[in-house]
Amino acid sequence: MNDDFRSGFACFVGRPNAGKSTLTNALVGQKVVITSDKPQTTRTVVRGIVTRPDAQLILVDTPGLHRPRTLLGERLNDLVRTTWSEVDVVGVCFPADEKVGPGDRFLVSELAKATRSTRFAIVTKTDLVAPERIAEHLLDVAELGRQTGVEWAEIVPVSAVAGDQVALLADLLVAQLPVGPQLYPDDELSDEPEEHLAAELIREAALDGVRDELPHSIAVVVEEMRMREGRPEDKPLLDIHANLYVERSSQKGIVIGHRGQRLKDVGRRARTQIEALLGVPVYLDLHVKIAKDWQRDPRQLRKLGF
Ligand SMILES: Nc1nc2c(ncn2[C@@H]2O[C@H](COP(=O)(O)OP(=O)(O)OP(=O)(O)O)[C@@H](O)[C@H]2O)c(=O)[nH]1
Repeated sequence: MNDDFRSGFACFVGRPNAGKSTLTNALVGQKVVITSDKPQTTRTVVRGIVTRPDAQLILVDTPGLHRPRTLLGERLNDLVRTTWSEVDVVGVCFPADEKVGPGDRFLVSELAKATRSTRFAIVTKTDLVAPERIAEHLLDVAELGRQTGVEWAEIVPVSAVAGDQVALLADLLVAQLPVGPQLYPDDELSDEPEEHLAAELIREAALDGVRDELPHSIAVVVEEMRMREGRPEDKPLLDIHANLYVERSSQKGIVIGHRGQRLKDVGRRARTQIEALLGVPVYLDLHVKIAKDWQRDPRQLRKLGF
């Protein structure tokens, strides 16, 4: 055992669509967190784990902090604050292709109040803008730190998609971790139960191409997941039974689509992703159910895992 080995936790925060999930995946080197071009799709705290010869960095991905309108919104904000106080580094993501705005200011002011951990400013998506714009953005971010009283330990521009500076960011994050033992086995990429990962991949597939309020109304619960019995050893099959919840019957129709075609597509895409992640052929049994106004109902929220 190496005496200088470091281990600890970091989490990325930032406005919806800031690129937090994509960055987590780039650091881990494999897709463990769902990404989507719809805001606020990351609900559960999913960890990615980076294991290197000198360190283990555990990445916690939180939902975005926003002004709560529903019970779900309040719970999510509590979750974010708790996470901030437990990690070694909080990385605030500022997408380079959008100006620093009121949403960022709200978040950084909350961060100034809430935490004693080290803060990084991460300027994401640098591949989308010219170098001059990146430079301006870095200055704006530094200024926001001064105004809110948050001292940035590092300000790092990265592109998760182009792979620029991702390795540097990993080094800087690792440098902030305390000396400590490896917390997870080498081959573990995430400690999220496989049921949750599968549910997230199904939700991601279901979100693709839907609009307006529907993305927030979809929740997925994997009811059962187990290897099918009596299969030959070289032909395993994993059975997954999942329910996709929506809030109203009109939404059910949209999700299922004409003659069930849309749901079929969603199932096929989700199955392919789950097979890639778990490395085993999957039979996915997917049903759509209505949980009326689940976002406002404490009992339903608990049942759906919030
Ligand atoms: N060009 C480019 N696009 C990126 C980069 N990082 C993320 N994106 C895109 O930006 C969108 C949002 O990325 P996510 O990683 O889902 O953002 P997020 O902050 O996790 O979003 P929420 O879960 O909604 O909070 C996706 O369409 C990504 O493909 C990047 O480095 N370059």
